[in-house]
Amino acid sequence: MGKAQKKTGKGRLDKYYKLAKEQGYRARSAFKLIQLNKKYNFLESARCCIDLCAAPGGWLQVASKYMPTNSVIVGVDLVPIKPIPRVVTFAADITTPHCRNLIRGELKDWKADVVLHDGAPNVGTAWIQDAYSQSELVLMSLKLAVEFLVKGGTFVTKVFRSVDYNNLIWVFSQLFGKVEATKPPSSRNVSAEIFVVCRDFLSPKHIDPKFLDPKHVFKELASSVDKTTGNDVQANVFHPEKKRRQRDGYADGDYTLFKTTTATDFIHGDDPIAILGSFNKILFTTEEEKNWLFMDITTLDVKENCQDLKVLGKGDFKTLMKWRLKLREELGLDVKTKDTEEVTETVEIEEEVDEEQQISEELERLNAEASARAKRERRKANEIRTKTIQRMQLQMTAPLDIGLEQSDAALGVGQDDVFDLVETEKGMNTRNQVHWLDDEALEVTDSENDDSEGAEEIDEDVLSSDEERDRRVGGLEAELDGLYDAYKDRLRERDAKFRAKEERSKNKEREKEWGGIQNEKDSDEESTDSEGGWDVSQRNKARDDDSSSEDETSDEEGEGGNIATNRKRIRILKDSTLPSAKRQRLVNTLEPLSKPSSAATRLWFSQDLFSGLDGADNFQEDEEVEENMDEADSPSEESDNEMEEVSDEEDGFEVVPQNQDDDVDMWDTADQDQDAAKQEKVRQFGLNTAEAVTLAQMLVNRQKSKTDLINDGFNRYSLNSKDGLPSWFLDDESKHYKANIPVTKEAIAALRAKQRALDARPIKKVAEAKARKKLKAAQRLEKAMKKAEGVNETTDMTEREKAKQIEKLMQKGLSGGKKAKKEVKLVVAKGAHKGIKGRPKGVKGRYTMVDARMKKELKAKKRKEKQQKKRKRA
Ligand SMILES: C[S@@+](CC[C@H](N)C(=O)[O-])C[C@H]1O[C@@H](n2cnc3c(N)ncnc32)[C@H](O)[C@@H]1O
Repeated sequence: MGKAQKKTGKGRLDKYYKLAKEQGYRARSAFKLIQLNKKYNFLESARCCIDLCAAPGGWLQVASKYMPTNSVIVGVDLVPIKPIPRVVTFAADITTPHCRNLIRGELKDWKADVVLHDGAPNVGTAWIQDAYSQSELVLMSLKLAVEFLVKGGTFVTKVFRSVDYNNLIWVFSQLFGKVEATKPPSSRNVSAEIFVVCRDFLSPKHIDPKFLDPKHVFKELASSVDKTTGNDVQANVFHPEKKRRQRDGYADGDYTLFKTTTATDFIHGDDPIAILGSFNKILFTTEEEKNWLFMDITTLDVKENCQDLKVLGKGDFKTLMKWRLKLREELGLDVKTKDTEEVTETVEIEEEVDEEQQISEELERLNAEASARAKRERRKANEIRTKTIQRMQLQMTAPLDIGLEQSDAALGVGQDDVFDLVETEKGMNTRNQVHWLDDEALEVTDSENDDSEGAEEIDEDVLSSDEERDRRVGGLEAELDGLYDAYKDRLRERDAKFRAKEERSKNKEREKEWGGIQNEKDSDEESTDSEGGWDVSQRNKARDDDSSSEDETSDEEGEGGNIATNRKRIRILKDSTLPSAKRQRLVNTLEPLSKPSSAATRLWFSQDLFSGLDGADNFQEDEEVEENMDEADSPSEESDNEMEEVSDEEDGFEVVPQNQDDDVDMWDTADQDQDAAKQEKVRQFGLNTAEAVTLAQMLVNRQKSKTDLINDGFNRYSLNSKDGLPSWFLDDESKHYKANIPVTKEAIAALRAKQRALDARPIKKVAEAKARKKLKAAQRLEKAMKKAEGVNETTDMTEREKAKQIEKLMQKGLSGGKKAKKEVKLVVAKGAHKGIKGRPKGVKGRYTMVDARMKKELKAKKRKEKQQKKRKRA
């Protein structure tokens, strides 16, 4: 129990150490007895107590505190104990008859109610008495206990979990009615000590001397422990599954859980694996070991691994073993691995290497197998998913079927034929019944239909590799789109912000889309095209009615509902009886109509109310066509020719060359509406982006002109075609693919100032409450003034009385009848104030005693209440 060790040891100055110091106990171990007594209550009723191995006297202090006054307390230890009131102490070895005689002399014919023993052999110091091990010391203390204990008395002893533990417990249970082992909270977890409380001493007339003879008590187990084999298995870190629980307890004299070893032992030792398994840390203490730390082979990993062996995995142990091997080679302890075959002396090392190699080879093999299996499964799953999606596109599978194993035994027969994509595509194409979801795939089919050569080509059994690739790419894109939609659905479910954002963008779309009934007719048509099911059947019905246009319409349908929108416009023009030259000029004017309509718009125009408006629509369309024709008459001959050129080639309509003069046509009324709405917003809330403020400031300071702004509007981001691009791509682009407008410091400062002003404004509720308070105060004041006037007018009061009365009334009116709160002084219950009863010194007036704990608890309570409220609100 060296003093230096106690103060410098890691973690020794814990809360019990501090508490012991604070409460005046000589040792932190005092709390162990306090906690044991709290559990078993043996001190309060005891009149006589013997404490064996009592220095420095912590337990004696506790005994003196908890035992009744006038009780006898005797303490013995090898070292003298400083005097403690009401306690008699001796310096003696408890294993000697001298000690026994001293106690006998002190107690006379009294018997002890409690015998305590907290002894531990003074390991590591130069005590002659080290000969006895802990277990033997316990047995010696038991010997004294049985001699001095009264019947029914209590014996409390410290024991260490060791091979002798069970034997000791057995002996205790022979002599006591109740034997319980417990570890009080103040006993450190890293310590293997445990306390055994033996109650209800049986006080047998004759005690077999063998019970108290170490040779007999500890005899049996000594031979039964085969330490080498047991440790080998336990410590083999490379076969952790073979680990056994260590039921034999701790080795004698080794009562700590945290064990360290030196790097030299690890490098030079014969059994490095056992070292890795049984120690916590490898230390580099000597000069030589420190030099190893600077070697190249001692990587950061190796150093880290040496710090805590208990947290390492197989790989880390392997790293350490490899490092050991290399270091041994460097030190000349081993011959390089390649030479091992020739050197007979290094058989042992060779085996080690073999074992490591085997482990690494095995690991590699397993890894390779696992990754190959995972790859196979991934590929298989991808194929199945692609197939299913394609089947869905062919309307052969319901969405619910996705994920169902198509190689189901029940479907096995003939399944390949039924779901053969190539065959199906061929068949479908010839019948013009395919409703592709994918635009690209559609174009492939289109060209095949239009081209007679293509028709011959598809008679071939196998599609060419290009087509196959296209089809695959199409399938994958559809799959990607599907996954993206699913991801958006999930996001929608989870994230309220996302829903709000989406709703906003939908509203914007609706605003944009709304371009009058004529537009809607087109979009209506478009939606019909893009949908199957009910919409298609409705169209078919309409088609049946109008037999004259049947062929043309079916042609259109055959070419797919999802054909690019501008191409549909062309078809609409084709249907009309306009001369081709003039027809082409409509392309510009019809451009805005290519916007897809929203589900809400479609739903609105699917109402019965609009069902009879076909004619009106046509009429309106015709009217617009005529208007456009008139407009189109005016442009120059050159542009006419250009248009004609374009009209010859259907696909050419996708890109419409535009003259600068055409800019006027680009203005859309919907855009104008939007601009007006934006301007209204700006008027209401001001500019709220740094870019907008920067531009505004530049315009005001004449650093930019209107023309500059217009010119800036034409950039790589402005005129982008979005046709045929998947929605996930467009969504992503809308976030990042935009012009980077510079912002100035001034603009940001202005916005911040605006935000600060907004923040400084009280919220509505607070403002209302403040106003209410003000109003009530004014009302009170008015009332008080009226009363004061009344007082002033009374005649049966002197002027002095009146003044006093009025002053009272006015004060009441101002304060609202509330008495001013008296100030309460808070006195912290610590230091001199701790445990004080009555008024603390130097405190006048009202006061409250508070202690840091109460403050903490109150704070915690408030915090909890707040959290609960929040949760409820959520
Ligand atoms: C952990 S300390 C006891 C602390 C004590 N319970 C307290 O609260 O202050 C263990 C003590 O056992 C004592 N000891 C060890 N072997 C002894 C022996 N053979 N006879 C008497 N005391 C012994 C040591 O001198 C040491 O002071």
